[in-house]
Amino acid sequence: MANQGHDLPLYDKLWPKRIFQRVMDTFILLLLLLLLSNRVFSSNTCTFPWFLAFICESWFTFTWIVILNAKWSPAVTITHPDRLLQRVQELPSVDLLVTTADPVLEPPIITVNTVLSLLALDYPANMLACYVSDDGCSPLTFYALVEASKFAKLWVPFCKKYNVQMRAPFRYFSDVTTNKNEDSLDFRQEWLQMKDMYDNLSQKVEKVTRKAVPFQLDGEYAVFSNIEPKNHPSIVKVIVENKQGIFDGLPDLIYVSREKRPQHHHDYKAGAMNVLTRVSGLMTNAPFMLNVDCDMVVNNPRIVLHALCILMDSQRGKEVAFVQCFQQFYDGIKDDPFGNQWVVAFEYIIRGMAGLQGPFYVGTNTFHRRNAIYGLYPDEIENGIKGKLDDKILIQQFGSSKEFIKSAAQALGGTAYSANDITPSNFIEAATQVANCEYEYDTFWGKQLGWLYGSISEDVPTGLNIQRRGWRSECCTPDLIAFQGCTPRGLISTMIQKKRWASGLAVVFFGKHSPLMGMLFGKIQFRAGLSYFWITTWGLRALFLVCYVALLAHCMIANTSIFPKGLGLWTAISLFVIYNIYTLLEYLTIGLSITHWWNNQRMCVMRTTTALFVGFFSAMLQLSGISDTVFDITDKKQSTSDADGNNEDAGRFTFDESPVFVVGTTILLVHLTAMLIMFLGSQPTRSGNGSGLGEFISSTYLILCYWPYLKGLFGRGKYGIPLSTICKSAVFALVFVHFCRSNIVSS
Ligand SMILES: O=c1ccn([C@@H]2O[C@H](COP(=O)(O)OP(=O)(O)O[C@H]3O[C@H](CO)[C@@H](O)[C@H](O)[C@H]3O)[C@@H](O)[C@H]2O)c(=O)[nH]1
Ligand SMILES: [Mn+2]
Repeated sequence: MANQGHDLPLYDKLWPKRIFQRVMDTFILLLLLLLLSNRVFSSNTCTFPWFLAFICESWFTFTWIVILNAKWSPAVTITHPDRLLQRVQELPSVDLLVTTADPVLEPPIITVNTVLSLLALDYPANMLACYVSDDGCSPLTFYALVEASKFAKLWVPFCKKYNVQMRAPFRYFSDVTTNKNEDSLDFRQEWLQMKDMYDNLSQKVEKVTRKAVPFQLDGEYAVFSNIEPKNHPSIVKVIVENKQGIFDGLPDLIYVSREKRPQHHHDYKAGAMNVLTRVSGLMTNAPFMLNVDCDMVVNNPRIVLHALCILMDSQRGKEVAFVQCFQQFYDGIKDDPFGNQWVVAFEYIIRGMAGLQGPFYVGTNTFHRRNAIYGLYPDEIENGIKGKLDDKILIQQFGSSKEFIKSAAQALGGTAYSANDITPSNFIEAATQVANCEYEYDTFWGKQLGWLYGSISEDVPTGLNIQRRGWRSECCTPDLIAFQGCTPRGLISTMIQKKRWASGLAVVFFGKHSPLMGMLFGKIQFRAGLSYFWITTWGLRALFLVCYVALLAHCMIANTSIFPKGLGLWTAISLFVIYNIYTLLEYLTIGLSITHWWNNQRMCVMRTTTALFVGFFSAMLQLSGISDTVFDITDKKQSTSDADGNNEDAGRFTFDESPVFVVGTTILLVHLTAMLIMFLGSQPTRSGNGSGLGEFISSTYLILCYWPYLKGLFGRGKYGIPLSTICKSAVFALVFVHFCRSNIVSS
């Protein structure tokens, strides 16, 4: 059903490319090593700047080794859903888990579309159940889902009848070409009717969203009255129930808002996922769970079948804990100005990891094996779970709900395959209990089981924790893109997101769920563990790059050099040129443009030296117990009124007063000053090792990368860097310049 390998015909054709890749990767590595050895054997080794440069460059070399290790054994898994359908008499049930958290940043209509696309999947409806976790505890979201379920009764049959590909209505109806080729009168009529109904639905949802008190909170909605989003009891509501188990009816739809109390840490998305896991375990207990964020609509209606080809493959399926689909986006801005589309990362790094122990878990678009989430080891599927099903042990690990323990035992024992006889509404009381704050006290949830707590990038440690037990994971990339979601559309939201990732990942890197620990004490294989460094060092990387950038400016201001003369300098320059040409080729070979490449290059520099740097520091504060980090939710609004990145200025850079921009502006001002000092010739005179071509090229490159900031210095309104930010940065820059110069005088 699924073949994976490096020996597939598709990949065979690519061998010239792969040889070229290896030669270039190695060549760049050799240049890096040459540069380092040049440092070691140079006469200047004793100075502090040289030493610092040596440390930073050693780090860059290490990062390069990590990247090349991750890229070198790519694998593609090809899936054949038709073979699955032939072989498997009864398909397993699949629980669909969706998280949403904020009705303002994540408008309910977006969640509604994701849910509709899930309800309309090409899969027996009685084998699916969709659970929506609402951390905003918003009656709007609930209302929107109730209305959507009414619309779904016609929408789902319509999609299946005409084999519609895009089953999220807002995407379907925004594509004007859809109804042109199809001339059947029936279709046209139904199409118009559907469009009317959808417009009606979205207007209704829009209308209540705009009102302060949207509607009378009585009847079904009474539970939402007099509550605060962060202080309320658990709410579990079954919106749709496919009681008769009708094959082509609607899947079950369940709304869950877990209990929140101000004194109780709710662990953000990880907490929400654990509640969804338990509630779904009670109600339908499907052996597989699909997890998507509220904006990730299904683009390939057969995706469940594709993923099951891998998970149920008779040869290797039993080793696979989760199947990761790529994260792709709709309405992505042309040429990816903010570096948010990750095409290259998925194509080279994640596909590369697929040939090792498997891709890391990216948090969404993932099919999980329920029992792997429950802490099972892969060999226990074959050999059974000795003694683990004892009630006492289960209660200790999974909490005290008797019903849940029963369902967990079934899931762990592999007997949860048929969900035909299950009625979700019989379990509302039990579900409410397992969604309570106290339920997890003194259990293994979030520590060893389920989604792990402690980092605001919960996905990576959760995946590592699974692979640590010896599981593999695989990518599922059918020709038709699996899911599509939204990615930040402006600089401000981009920086907020990247800051969160960097701080979450730094916490993982230094914590007990780091890849290194997984390699030493778990079953993470060496190369797989090394490739995990690519993602987990995101925060740390900033520290080295900022050091290096500061060092370069220092050299120009103080008229000293970190680049060796002669051969050493040329090594550095060739490294710079070859690296850039090579990465450009990587972009071109997968069909991306030169502008896309350049946008990503400069964004990488800007993001690493600013958002990741700030993220790294907030992680350090968290680790030292000084302050906690917060999960800032990404803005998913697509309208023209949002804070940044609205349609008419898609791709333009906007700024605000965030510390991220203070760091960026400081770096720019320091380098501009350094250039000025160099040009004016007001550097202190030095015999011998003064700053030169190396520093000049690097600084010019940096200023080019920072060009949007330079424009921001003179921009107006939201396109300009706020005056207060400029002032703060100017002070920091002056202090730095003064420090560099006074250092000279005293030395
Ligand atoms: O308290 C919270 C906070 C967030 N979420 C949900 O978590 C998801 C991801 O949040 P988003 O703001 O979209 O973050 P992104 O940075 O876009 O998400 C990426 O990074 C996250 C880790 O930082 C992963 O959890 C996501 O799956 C991954 O897509 C969304 O569905 C949210 O509704 C909650 O349910 N509860
Ligand atoms: Mn997101």
